[in-house]
Amino acid sequence: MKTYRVAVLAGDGIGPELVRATIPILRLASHLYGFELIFEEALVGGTAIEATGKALPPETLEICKRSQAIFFGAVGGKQWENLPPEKQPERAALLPLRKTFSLFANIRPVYCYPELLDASPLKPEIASGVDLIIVRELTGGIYFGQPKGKIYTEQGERAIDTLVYETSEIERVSIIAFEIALRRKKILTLVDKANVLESSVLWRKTVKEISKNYPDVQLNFLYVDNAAMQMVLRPSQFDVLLCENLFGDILSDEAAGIAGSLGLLASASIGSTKFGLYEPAGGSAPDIAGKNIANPIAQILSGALMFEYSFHEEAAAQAIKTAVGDVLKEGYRTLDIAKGSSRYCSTEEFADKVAQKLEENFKKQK
Ligand SMILES: NC(=O)c1ccc[n+]([C@@H]2O[C@H](COP(=O)([O-])OP(=O)(O)OC[C@H]3O[C@@H](n4cnc5c(N)ncnc54)[C@H](O)[C@@H]3O)[C@@H](O)[C@H]2O)c1
Ligand SMILES: CC(C)[C@H](C(=O)O)[C@@H](O)C(=O)O
Ligand SMILES: [Mg+2]
Repeated sequence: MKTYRVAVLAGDGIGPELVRATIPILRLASHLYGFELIFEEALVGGTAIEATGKALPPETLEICKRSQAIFFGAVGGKQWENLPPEKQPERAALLPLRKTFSLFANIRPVYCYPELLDASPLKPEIASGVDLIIVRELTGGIYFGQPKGKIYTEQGERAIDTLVYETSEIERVSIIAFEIALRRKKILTLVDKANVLESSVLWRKTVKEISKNYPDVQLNFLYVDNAAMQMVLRPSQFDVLLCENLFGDILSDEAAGIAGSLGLLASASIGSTKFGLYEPAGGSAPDIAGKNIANPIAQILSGALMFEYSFHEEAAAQAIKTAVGDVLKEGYRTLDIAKGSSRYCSTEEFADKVAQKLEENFKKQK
């Protein structure tokens, strides 16, 4: 039987409760669709700092290296905000993981479920039909550019971040975005700030060059400020949005808000091999952690993305997506997306419903 090893890094805040609720669904899907998953848990983030003094302990990195994918919860929280920046969970664990494994493309699908139109802050006719993918460059730009840091000058402290992109970094993520667009509505929008930023001028030039290999994909350009506005004005116009690192970070949270909750936004971080890191786009949500109320959909759908991108188990991935949609159709909702007539569910209850539906749908198919 095909076997895949998965490093499970649950992390902080809502990470552990979401991962705990999701693993049985992934296990069940693997049984139903005929493959085996070997999960190996490892410490990461603030939890790892407490236990070992390091946000990304060497043992964790070892476990990741002998796996085919990382299934990640979230890291960070108030307890660790006063540590030196380079020791904090986000900068000492998550960013190094992305960089170490060269996971340069972050794929964030945003879909407004028809059943959830009442959860969107937008009018139903505006949110309806939103089905887009943000492809975010993940290992370059202002997150990683050098020089970076703090120096003391006669005027006081000076903080420096550098926005830098090499042509090759733009090319490789653009190819992934064009390939995704080819399988969809074939509209690719590059989001940039080419009226101000030199790096954006290079993005435009490079993406135009790459587009010559994809004559069937319509290429559009949009300045990021306009893109942020278009996202609330007419979000259904978008198919694939290609963004540099920071723009993609910001626009994806905005897009999740349109769908109704950050708890809906899954993500796949991939590179040029099958290895990937799969995590909700949202964070550790300290405001709701430990209450069994967080929405597990982003975590569950991140599992489906792992099946799709790292294992090429498309049928299992699709079955999970369908099961989530079916549970929503039956009216079940976690608190973040619940409205008057919803059947309110805890994190665990919602995940259990997805597992039941997965099994039920599988039996019906046979
Ligand atoms: N990938 C990651 O590990 C990651 C991503 C983003 C933020 N963070 C970290 O998380 C911490 C908190 O950051 P923040 O509050 O700005 O962002 P956040 O994404 O944790 O939360 C923002 C808002 O969205 C809500 N939310 C997020 N996920 C949800 C879910 N599954 N169900 C229901 N509601 C959900 C939260 O309750 C909160 O109101 C910080 O330390 C931040 O650095 C980590
Ligand atoms: C936690 C943080 C470093 C991270 C990012 O900015 O990439 C998060 O916001 C995300 O969107 O994955
Ligand atoms: Mg973010």
